[in-house]
Amino acid sequence: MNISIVKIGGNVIDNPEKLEDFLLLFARLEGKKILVHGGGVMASKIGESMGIQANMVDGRRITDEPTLDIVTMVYAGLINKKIVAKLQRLEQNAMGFTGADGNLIRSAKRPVAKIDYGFVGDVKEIDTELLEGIISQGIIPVFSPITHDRKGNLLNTNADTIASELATSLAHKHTVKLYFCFNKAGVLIDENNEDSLVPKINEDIYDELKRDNVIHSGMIPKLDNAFSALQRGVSNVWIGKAENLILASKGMKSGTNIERHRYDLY
Ligand SMILES: Nc1ncnc2c1ncn2[C@@H]1O[C@H](COP(=O)(O)OP(=O)(O)O)[C@@H](O)[C@H]1O
Ligand SMILES: CC(=O)N[C@@H](CCC(=O)OP(=O)(O)O)C(=O)O
Repeated sequence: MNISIVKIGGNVIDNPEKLEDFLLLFARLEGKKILVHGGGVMASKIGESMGIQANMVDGRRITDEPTLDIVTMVYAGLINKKIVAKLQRLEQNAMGFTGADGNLIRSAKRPVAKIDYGFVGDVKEIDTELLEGIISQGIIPVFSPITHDRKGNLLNTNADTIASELATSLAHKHTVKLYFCFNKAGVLIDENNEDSLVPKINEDIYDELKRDNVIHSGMIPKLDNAFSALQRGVSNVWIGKAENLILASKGMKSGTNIERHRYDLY
């Protein structure tokens, strides 16, 4: 099968009009597809309204127990079900999942090294067969960034990581393309200037831009996951503006394309 995995970020989800526009494009995407959504902006806002401050380190949320409850409610409940309902209206037979549903994504609590992230999960195992079965039936899985450890605990897992891990697990048998959609044109040299797009990036350029702090916060897990997916068999990885999803799927120029080899750009 040819499978597209599309990740949509929290800034788009937080804007009702942009979300509607994006879902229209996602509905137009041909072939088998999976949607993975974030929602970090909304979780931070709702948390703050309840007196719980967000605490992010390198684009990942430190998740204590009250924060885990909030992100579960916001990601697996509110956002996931709203997206599924909107896709159903577009005649897309979507079905919402956390990693606990059908034991689709098992994770393990991230070990404490320099930082204790709390209830944050690193993906350990994906039930690829079940996922293939769901997709083969014409259903569009919609994943929220909540996984479980099979010991009864839910864990918060970065949505970019979920997209990359799902893509990698399916890439053993299928041709998989991975699209990270967010609210900017792609990787930028100046994040406030949409004209400063980096059209192609390899790991050498990434290391350099990260060292110079041109790439920081949420762009770090996005790129780490992008390179990891390419190295593990995913055929194409793209980072760009949600509204350019169809252009990107047709191979037309837009956004940032991730290059497999360090020497690809030389
Ligand atoms: N070089 C860069 N180019 C574009 N965005 C960057 C860059 N470095 C850091 N960022 C930040 O990364 C953010 C994207 O990460 P994140 O907030 O996790 O995205 P998402 O919308 O997918 O959740 C951007 O909104 C921007 O603030
Ligand atoms: C562990 C961790 O960081 N989880 C993320 C999951 C949501 C997410 O990834 O949302 P965006 O795609 O909108 O950033 C978080 O709680 O922010």
